[in-house]
Amino acid sequence: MLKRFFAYYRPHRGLFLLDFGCAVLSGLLELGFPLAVRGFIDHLLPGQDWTLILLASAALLAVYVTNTGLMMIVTYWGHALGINIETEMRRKAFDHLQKLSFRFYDNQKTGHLVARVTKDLEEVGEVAHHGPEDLFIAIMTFIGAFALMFMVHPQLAFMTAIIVPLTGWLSSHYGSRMTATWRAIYGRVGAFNARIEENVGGMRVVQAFANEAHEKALFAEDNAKYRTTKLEAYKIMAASTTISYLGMRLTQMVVMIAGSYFVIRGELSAGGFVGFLLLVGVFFRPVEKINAVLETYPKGIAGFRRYTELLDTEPDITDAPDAIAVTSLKGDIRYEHVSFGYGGGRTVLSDISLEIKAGETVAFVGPSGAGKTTICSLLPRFYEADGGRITIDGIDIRQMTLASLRGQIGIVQQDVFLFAGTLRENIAYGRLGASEADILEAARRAKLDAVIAGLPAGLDTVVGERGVKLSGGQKQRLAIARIFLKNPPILILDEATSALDTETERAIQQSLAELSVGRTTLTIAHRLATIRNADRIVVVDTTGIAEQGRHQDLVAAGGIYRRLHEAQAGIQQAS
Ligand SMILES: Nc1ncnc2c1ncn2[C@@H]1O[C@H](COP(=O)(O)OP(=O)(O)OP(=O)(O)O)[C@@H](O)[C@H]1O
Repeated sequence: MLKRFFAYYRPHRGLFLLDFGCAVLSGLLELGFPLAVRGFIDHLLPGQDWTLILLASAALLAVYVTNTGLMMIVTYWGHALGINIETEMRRKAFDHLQKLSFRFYDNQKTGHLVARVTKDLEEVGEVAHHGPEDLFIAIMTFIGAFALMFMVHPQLAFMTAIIVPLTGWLSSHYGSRMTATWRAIYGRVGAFNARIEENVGGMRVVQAFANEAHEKALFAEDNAKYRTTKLEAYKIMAASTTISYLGMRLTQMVVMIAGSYFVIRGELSAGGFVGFLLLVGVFFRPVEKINAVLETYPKGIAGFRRYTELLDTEPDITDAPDAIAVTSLKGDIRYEHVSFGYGGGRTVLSDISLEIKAGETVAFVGPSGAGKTTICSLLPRFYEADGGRITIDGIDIRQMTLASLRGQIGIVQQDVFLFAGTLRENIAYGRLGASEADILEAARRAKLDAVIAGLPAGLDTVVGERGVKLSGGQKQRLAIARIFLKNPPILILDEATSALDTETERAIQQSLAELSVGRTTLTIAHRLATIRNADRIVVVDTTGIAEQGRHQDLVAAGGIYRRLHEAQAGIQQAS
C-alpha cells in the first residue's frame, strides 16, 4: 500500500524535494538554537563586550529570518503538494465512478460514495503533505538532539534517553488504536451522509407521510454512534498527549536536579546547563510530532484504504479490447437465447430469443416483475447478459464500444432525471454543444416550445433539483426533446407516460409516436390502449416470452394478452 501511495508523489518530485529540503534545513536550524544559547552564556556574557553581543544577536536574527523564509515555503508549497496529490486522487476516483455499472450502484449508498471522494481524500491530502516530512524530521530531531546532548554532557544525555523506549511504545500503541478508531469514524460519517442525503432527497415523501419523528430517530441513532466513536478517538488522543507531556516534564526535573549537581561539582558550565535544558525541549518535539502524526496518519491511512478499495472495484462492463465504435446503425436487433439474473441465484430472463426489425415498434406487456424493463436494460449494456447474446445489425453489442452503443440508443423513462441547471442545459444534455437553433428545434418537436415561451426566463429557466419546478408532463416533454436532439436510431420508452393524466398522456403519446418515426422502438407500457398500434406486441410473463403478434391477432388468439385486454377494457368501462 505504501508503494502505491508514494507513486502519487512521482509527478511532483520537484515540489516534494523543495518542501522536504526546506523542512529539513529548518529542523537543523532549530536544533542549533540551544548550542547558540550555550555559547552566548558561556563565552559572550563573561566578556561583557557589547559589540560582540550585538554582532552575535544580528547573526542569530539572520538565522531566524532564514528560518522564517523556509517555514513559509514549507507551509505554502508543502500544502500545494498535498492538494496536488488530493486533486489527482479525486479525479481518478470520480473517473472511476463513471466506469462502474448499474450493478455497482444498485448496492451502494450515495452518501458513502460522496464521503469517499470528498472527506476521505481531504485527509489523505493532509498526510501526503505532512507524512514523510514529519516522520523524517522527527527521526532527525530525535537523533540530532541526542547527539548534541551527548556532546554537552554524556551522563546527563543517557539519563534523558531512558525515556526513548517509552516514546516508542507510546507511538506504536496509540497509532494502531487510532487507525482502527478513525476507520470506524469514516464508516459513521458515510452512514450519516447517506442518511442526510436520503432524507433530503426524499423530503417530499417524509413530509407526505408525516414521518419526520421517525426520520429524526434514525438520524439521532447514527449521530450518537458517530459521537461515541469520536469520543473514543479523543480519549486515545488525550491519553497520548498527557503521557507525553508528563514524560517531558519529568525528564526536565531529572535534568534540573542532576544538572545542578554537575554544575555545583564544576563538571558542567552554566551555559551548558541552560543549553541542555533547551535540548530536552527539542528532544521531546518529535514526541509531540508523533502525537500529531498519530492524529493525521490514521485518518489518512483509513481514507487511502477506502480510496483504493473504490479504485480496485473492477468495472464489470467494459469495452472489449477489439471493440469497434459504431455509427449510424440501422437498428436490426436480435436477442439470441439470452439469460440473465441480478444475482442471488434468481433467474429473471431465461433463454429469451427475439428479433426486432429496423424501424419496427415493439411493445412489451405483461405482469409486473416479469422482466420487461430488464430485457430493455440489456440492450445498452446497463447490465450484462449471463448467457446468449444480443446483436444490432448483426454485430454483438459486446463488440461495440459502450459509448458508441449508447450513443445509438435514446431512452425515455417514466421517472425523468433532470439536472439542477436550466432548461437549455437539460435539453442540450442529449447532445452536448448543440447549437441554440438545434435546441429550439428539438423543443418545438417535443411541443415544449409553448411552455418555454410562457416562462419569463425562457430556455434559461432553472428547473430546480431533479426538475422539481416542472410538471410531470413538462419533464416528459423535456426528456423527449433531449432524444430529438440526440437523434438515435433506436428508442427505449419505459412506461414513459403511465404517471400522467389521460389528456397529457395522449398529447405526449403523440410526441412519442413522432419520435418513433424511422427508429426501432422498444416500448414498455402498462396501459394497453397506448400500444394498440404497435407493429408487434410481445407478452412477457415469468416463463419468458409467452406470445407475440399484432393487437387484433393476440386478441383473437385468446391467450394472456386477451385476458389483460379484457381486464383493462373492463376497468376503463367501469371508470
Ligand atoms: N436492480 C435490480 N436488482 C435486483 N433485482 C432487480 C433489479 N431490477 C429488477 N429486479 C427484479 O427483476 C425482476 C424483473 O424486473 P423488471 O423491472 O424487469 O420487471 P418489469 O416486467 O419491467 O416490471 P414492472 O412492470 O413492474 O416495471 C423483478 O423481480 C425485480 O424485482
